[in-house]
Amino acid sequence: MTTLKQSSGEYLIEIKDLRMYFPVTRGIIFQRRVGTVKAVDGVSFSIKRGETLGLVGESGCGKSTTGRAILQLYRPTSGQVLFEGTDLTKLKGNALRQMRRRVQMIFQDPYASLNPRMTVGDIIAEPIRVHKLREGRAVRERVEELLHLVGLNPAFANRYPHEFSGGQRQRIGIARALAVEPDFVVCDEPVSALDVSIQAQVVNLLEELQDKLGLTYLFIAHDLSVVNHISDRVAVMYLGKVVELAEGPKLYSMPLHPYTQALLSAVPIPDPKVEKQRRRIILEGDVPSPLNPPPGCHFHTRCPIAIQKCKEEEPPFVDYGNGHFAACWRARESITLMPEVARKQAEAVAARIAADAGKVKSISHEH
Ligand SMILES: Nc1ncnc2c1ncn2[C@@H]1O[C@H](COP(=O)(O)OP(=O)(O)OP(=O)(O)O)[C@@H](O)[C@H]1O
Repeated sequence: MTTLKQSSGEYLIEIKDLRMYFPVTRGIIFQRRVGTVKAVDGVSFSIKRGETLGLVGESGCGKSTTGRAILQLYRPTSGQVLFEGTDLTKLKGNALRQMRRRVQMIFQDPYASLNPRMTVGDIIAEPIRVHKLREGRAVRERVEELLHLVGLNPAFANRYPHEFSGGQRQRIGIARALAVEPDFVVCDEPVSALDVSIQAQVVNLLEELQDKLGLTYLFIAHDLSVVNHISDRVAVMYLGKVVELAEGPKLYSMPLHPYTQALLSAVPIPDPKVEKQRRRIILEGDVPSPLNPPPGCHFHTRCPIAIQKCKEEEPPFVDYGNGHFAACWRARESITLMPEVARKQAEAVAARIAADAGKVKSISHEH
């Protein structure tokens, strides 16, 4: 295994030029390959131990596929996924199984991911037994401990998933993911399917668990408002590529990529006065198909400030200072070209985040 070690050790996870292509075939008996969906097309980022990286972008831009390819639920087409310096893409058999215990996923739809015919206790106990982490009575004790950890009554172990609310089911999904004592968790839109009133509780729970257990998260969401609480840094994805990455407050106060500016202009502000004045940057057209992405910068077909170069050459992903990366030919002037309404919105969101940062969060239990 030591031969696979290739990292400096500063990061728990390092993703290098990750690509996940899906073949598109036609025909029933003789399947012809008619194209390739480039769901993830050259993504690179690193996550420090104990850090949360938010990953945002519109539906279909490749966020879930990135998460799955990191966990080796999909075997990437190319690129490296270094976990403590070991390239997961090179692991097979028992070595891969052992590594999989340390990297887990929490899914968007907790109901679809919980077996309706198993009791909650058995659902949580299953991975403990599979990985032989406890035996006999100790399994039951561990299940009760996990239920308590996620704010559920341990007596619920004998009930079935349908007997719980959406928020409680997501807590069960979290308990199952944590049952194997992972270091890294991909949270794939964990609150998108929940009522707004419950979303904050689940996000707070994830934050508290991170502090208690020293977890590292990749937190996937489709808008910036969900990730702003939980993320240390945020990566913005568009059509299979990361187009901007920075510390949360920096990304919100000084978005360099016009796509981030547009996403930011859509973040709701819980202040009726500001909200009334809010104007969104409306992006023309839909996200182009990853089957046939535009040449040059993938975003140029919808970009309000695109120039000829953007149509011809792909912009490199460059550090514009202190780890604020962007892939945009006009990144240096984009902030001055940013529409006035979007600038005001960015300022309002940044102020809101600064105010939120001072608040003490508390976990509420759902007994
Ligand atoms: N197994 C697959 N086979 C073929 N294409 C796929 C497969 N999985 C995903 N895709 C395609 O890859 C692209 C990225 O999908 P992905 O689910 O990763 O996006 P996403 O950003 O997570 O979107 P959402 O928020 O809707 O889940 C989409 O065009 C999708 O249709």
